[in-house]
Amino acid sequence: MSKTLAEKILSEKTKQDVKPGDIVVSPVDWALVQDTTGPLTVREFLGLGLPKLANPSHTIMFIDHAAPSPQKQLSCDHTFLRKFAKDYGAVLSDVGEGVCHQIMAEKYARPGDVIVGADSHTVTAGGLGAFATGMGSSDVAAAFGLGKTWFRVPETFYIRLTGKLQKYVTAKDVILHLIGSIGADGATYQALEFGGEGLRTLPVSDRLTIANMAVEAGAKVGIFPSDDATLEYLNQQGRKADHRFLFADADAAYERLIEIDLSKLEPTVAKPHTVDNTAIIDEVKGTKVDQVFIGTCTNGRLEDLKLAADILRGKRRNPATRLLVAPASPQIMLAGMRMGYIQDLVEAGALILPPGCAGCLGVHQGVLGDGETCLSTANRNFLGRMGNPEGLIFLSSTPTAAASAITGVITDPREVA
Ligand SMILES: CC(C)[C@H](C(=O)O)[C@@H](O)C(=O)O
Ligand code: SF4
Repeated sequence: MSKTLAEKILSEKTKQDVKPGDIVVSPVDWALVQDTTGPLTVREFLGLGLPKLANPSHTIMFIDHAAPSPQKQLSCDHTFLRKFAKDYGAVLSDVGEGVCHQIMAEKYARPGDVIVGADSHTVTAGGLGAFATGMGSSDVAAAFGLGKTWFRVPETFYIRLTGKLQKYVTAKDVILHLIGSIGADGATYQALEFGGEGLRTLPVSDRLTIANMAVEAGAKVGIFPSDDATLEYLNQQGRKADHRFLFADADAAYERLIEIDLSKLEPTVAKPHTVDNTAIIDEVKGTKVDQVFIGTCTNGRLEDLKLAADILRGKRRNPATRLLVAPASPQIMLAGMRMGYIQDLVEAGALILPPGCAGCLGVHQGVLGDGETCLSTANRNFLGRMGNPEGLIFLSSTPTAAASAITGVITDPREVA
């Protein structure tokens, strides 16, 4: 039977001819936790009474959400995770070593892998052609011990991409446009699969951004084919041997299909307090911004540092607007330094934060004051997301964020660049 990418991966892993709706048990190639969900996962695993991890070298503990720790309880959570990793031989990615989903892309995820993580944005690895999904701590604990988990095979919602993005319109605008079109529940439990001739214009960094936010439309996974762009990325990461080409069958059956002409998209923004509350830039430009935050597993990559540096080079941020920049990994930070992007940003008045989640989920490093507005390149803007329910969060692309840091109001990047 012709298969979509999700069906192809699960059929291969389970050695069955799966179809949507089937309940299958699949081996897990990678299982990960981060520091806010890891302690519960570890306690659940220990409660299973299993003597060891099923696959220690493929079990990864990330300390990235509160990194470095801002307070005692979180520090004790970190010591608890470090001890478990040491005792059970799991891989530890510690403070300053980067955001979990970025490190999964740089070091571990391969096309065709099945990846589960106690973090909803585990879906990001779908940008490399993996079936990657977030799960609760208990399910991940079971995967820790058994090396497998169950899935209901999802129906596939196919997004055919055509055309080419205009300058300063980015992958973030694509996914915000899609979520705004179908709603935060528009792809609930489905596999969002991306294809079409427009795919050729999207490097892996763009695909990671789009896959990262598939969960913001309720999707179980967000999957891209594995093609020459994937090979190029894995080659850059020194992982050419991890590559394999992976495409859906041409006549695969989809539950739903929509087409997006990339050339027609405008810079898009999500307004408070939901990700699907989107608007094109003309509807919100001029909104005062107290803080701009560039970073996260959504838009904290080298391409983001370049986009921001190209717009801010030789300019200064508005004195009334704080500019926070958090590279998503040390590799990105070092490359940004070598390319001069970090210097450009610091000279423009940016505060560079350590590789990690930074202020994304309101634990530290940029909590908003009452009545303040933040323009963020992250993936969520829920009420209180950045630590203060009296703060407002708009989501945008990196070019929109960088342009807005200069003017102090939400700004169309095409007007300042
Ligand atoms: C804290 C964690 C449970 C959460 C997630 O799973 O997505 C966080 O990473 C987020 O981005 O909201
Ligand atoms: S950067 Fe933000 S969205 Fe990504 S894993 Fe960290 S908290 Fe979650």
